[in-house]
Amino acid sequence: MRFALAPYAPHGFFRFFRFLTILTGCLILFVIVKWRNSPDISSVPRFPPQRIPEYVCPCNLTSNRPIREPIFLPNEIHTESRALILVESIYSRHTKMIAQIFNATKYPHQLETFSKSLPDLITGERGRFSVIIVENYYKYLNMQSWNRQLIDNYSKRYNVTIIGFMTSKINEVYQHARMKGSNLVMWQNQKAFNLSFSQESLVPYIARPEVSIQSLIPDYEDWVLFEPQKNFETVLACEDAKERPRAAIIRDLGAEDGVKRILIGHNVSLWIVRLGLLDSLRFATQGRFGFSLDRWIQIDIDDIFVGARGTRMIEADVDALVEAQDRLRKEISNFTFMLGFSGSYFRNGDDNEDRADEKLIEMASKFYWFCHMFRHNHPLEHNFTYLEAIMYQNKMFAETMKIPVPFKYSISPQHAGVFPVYQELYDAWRNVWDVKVTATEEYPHLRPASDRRGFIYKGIQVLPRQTCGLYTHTQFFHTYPDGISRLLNNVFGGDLFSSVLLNPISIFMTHQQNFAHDRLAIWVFENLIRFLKCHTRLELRWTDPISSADRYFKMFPQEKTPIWSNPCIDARHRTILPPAFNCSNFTLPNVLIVGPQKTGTTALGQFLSLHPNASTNLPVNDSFEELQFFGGKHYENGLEWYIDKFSPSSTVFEKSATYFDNTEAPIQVFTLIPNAKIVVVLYDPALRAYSWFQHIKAHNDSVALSVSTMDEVLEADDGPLKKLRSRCISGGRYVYHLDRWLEYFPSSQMVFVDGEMFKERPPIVMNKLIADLELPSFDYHNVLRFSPSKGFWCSLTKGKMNCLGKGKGRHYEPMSETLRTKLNKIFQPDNAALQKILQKLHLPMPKWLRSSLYNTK
Ligand SMILES: Nc1ncnc2c1ncn2[C@@H]1O[C@H](COP(=O)(O)OS(=O)(=O)O)[C@@H](OP(=O)(O)O)[C@H]1O
Repeated sequence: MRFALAPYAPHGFFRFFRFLTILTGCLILFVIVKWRNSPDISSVPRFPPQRIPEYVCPCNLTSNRPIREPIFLPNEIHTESRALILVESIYSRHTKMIAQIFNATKYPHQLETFSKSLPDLITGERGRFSVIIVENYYKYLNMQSWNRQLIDNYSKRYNVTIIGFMTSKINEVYQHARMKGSNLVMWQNQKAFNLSFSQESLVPYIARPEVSIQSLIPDYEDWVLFEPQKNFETVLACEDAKERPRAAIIRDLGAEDGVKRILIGHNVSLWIVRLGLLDSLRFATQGRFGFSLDRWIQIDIDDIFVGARGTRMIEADVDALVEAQDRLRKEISNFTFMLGFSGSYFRNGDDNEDRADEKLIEMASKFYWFCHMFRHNHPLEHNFTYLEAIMYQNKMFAETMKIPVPFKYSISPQHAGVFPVYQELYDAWRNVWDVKVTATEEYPHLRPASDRRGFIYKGIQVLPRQTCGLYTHTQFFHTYPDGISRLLNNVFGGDLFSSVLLNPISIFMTHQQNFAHDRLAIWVFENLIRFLKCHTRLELRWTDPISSADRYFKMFPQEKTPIWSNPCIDARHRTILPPAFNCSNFTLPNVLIVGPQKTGTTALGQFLSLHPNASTNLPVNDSFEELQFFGGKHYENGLEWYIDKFSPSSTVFEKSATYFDNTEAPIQVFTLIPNAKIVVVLYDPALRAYSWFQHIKAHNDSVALSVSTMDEVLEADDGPLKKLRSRCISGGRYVYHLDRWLEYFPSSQMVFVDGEMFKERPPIVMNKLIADLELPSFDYHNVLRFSPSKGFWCSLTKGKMNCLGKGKGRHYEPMSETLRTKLNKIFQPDNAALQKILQKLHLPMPKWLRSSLYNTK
């Protein structure tokens, strides 16, 4: 009776034949072909699954005491949400580990090496950093006194906590010492026993205070331990080898010198330190760095029918899978495995394995299923029509087998076509399954895993996938690649533990082989959860991928737009490139004239293209002849749209004056062309604002036309005029925008052009520019001439003057003295900051900058 209800008959040709009569014509053919082709093989012998011990929490967790919550007062925050990370070297292992934590959590940060000059800590009245991390606290203790004072005063004024790491120095002769300028006593090269987060401390949030860990594995003698003190709060308590009470993480309440600190006596290689750091960051930033305790976990079994005979699940494995799901539901609310299927491989194993496939179909409604291609095809090998056909084939399989596919979610075999994007895959997904969500490990790159991000392309939300340490062919504990201890480390505090800790949403990929033989996946996830539940207060949850994607992009809206990189420089991406993309024949610019607008960029671009070794893009009809790719509407057209516009030359440049003040442009440019030279024209911002005002008037902007002078715009304090005021001014706040470019590009790649000098004597400026761009010399005196009728310099080709159109070099009333004074005043702070930057970079100061600063004083 049981089988009478099933959509197939598992044994016996008669039953099978009876069942076939109710299948669609297409499926009849498919099943018959399959049945006839499968050789009459007996089953591959199996051994019972090998077991390894489960994790036992060293504490009974039934108490679940409520935690002491600090009260955060958001109105007391006068700093930006950004961490300053001061490191000894950007290349050190410890720096990389800290950076990985910040990258994975996406907490905004700025990494700086200890040097004579600190980065600016303040803009205007606002602090630029909400927490300061000192990677090597000894460096802070011994830093030059004026820098130390700068940091300490900043910390006191803005209530910013310093989090410092102290590690043991191997060759140090002393074992214990009093900390410089404090009563705190620290002990080096210690072993830490009976570690537990303090119940009294306000810092632990994710960390579960009632658990005491006898000793950590590996148990090195490299802790710095602190003697508990008055005015200091123990965050992570422990004992030393002589059973004396010590603190491994301690909070300095600031009673000694007014500076609040959290000192950590080990580097972040230990999971307990990572846990302590996360909670310290949350505490120090008044909750701004930190997610809730919720962690959403999705486990996909990517290819439920795909696998060679002998490696696949048998019936007992299917039972074990269902039982594991029931157990996991007790720990992860609503948990359900997600099964990805390619119908073509159904019943493709030995007899036992075929029965397991049948059982999975019988139990189909216990799981959620998601679609692949019918034959696990790599999308890049097929065009849209074929992709559509094989997706339909799989859809028919699902319908016939009554497989529940409730969510508009799909995964591409080997992630091919998801990133780098293959548009035909996205189109076929939408047409056949109306797919709304997928996931990949490849964006922006497979490694480091901590940098994985999501994006939205053609309306499909792509979530990052996390690594769980199981490979497609991992079936046995004893053959785990590089040994079982690697797997144990991964689960008990290693990468897998960190993935859940650092990512609010984790989507893990497994394969059916991981649930066969030793059923490693079941052990891995159950023990991960035991460990997480033991040491953290995280609430584990499951939700469907559509809700996860909505949640993800609400949390990280900045990731919605994909950031294109050059796929040809990533070895993995090269192997999964859309067929039209030819790595041996494409051109990207190596120079970008980024603006600002109305500073002479069009003339600069035109003059640069006179150089025989320089070429620029093909013209585009819209967007004022500029490509306006980065940060603009064309960006979503993808990389192919952009590279199509260039042809090879030793210097290929593009000029779009909209890039300079666009918030997205710097990271997008850097990701695609990190070695490009960035040309910025520095023109008097007062004149620039005036020119821009004339420009939009000439384009019949109704708000600009509603006033008789620009002075009225500057006086506006609400409504559309106020908006216009800020549009006039914002482009001229050079340092504000430059800061973003300098975050990505070293100053050696930035080329500054004096806009005033360019307007007056372009041949001299051009000769210098081509030298800066390392182009062969080319005397611009021979190709540029001043046109008295135009009132500007023009190019001279074959004896013919070629001036820019009437939109560049307009004729309008010169700026009044009162307007000039007002604008100078507005730009004074920005101009002063620009002067500082130019001095710091040892660059000459433009005449206009000197006089604007002088006149306003
Ligand atoms: N040789 C030459 N020919 C024409 N115009 C010149 C030249 N050199 C500098 N300028 C100044 O360039 C101003 C226009 O700047 P942009 O080209 O950057 O404008 S845009 O942002 O691309 O629209 C333009 O601004 P307006 O004078 O307000 O029209 C000019 O002052």
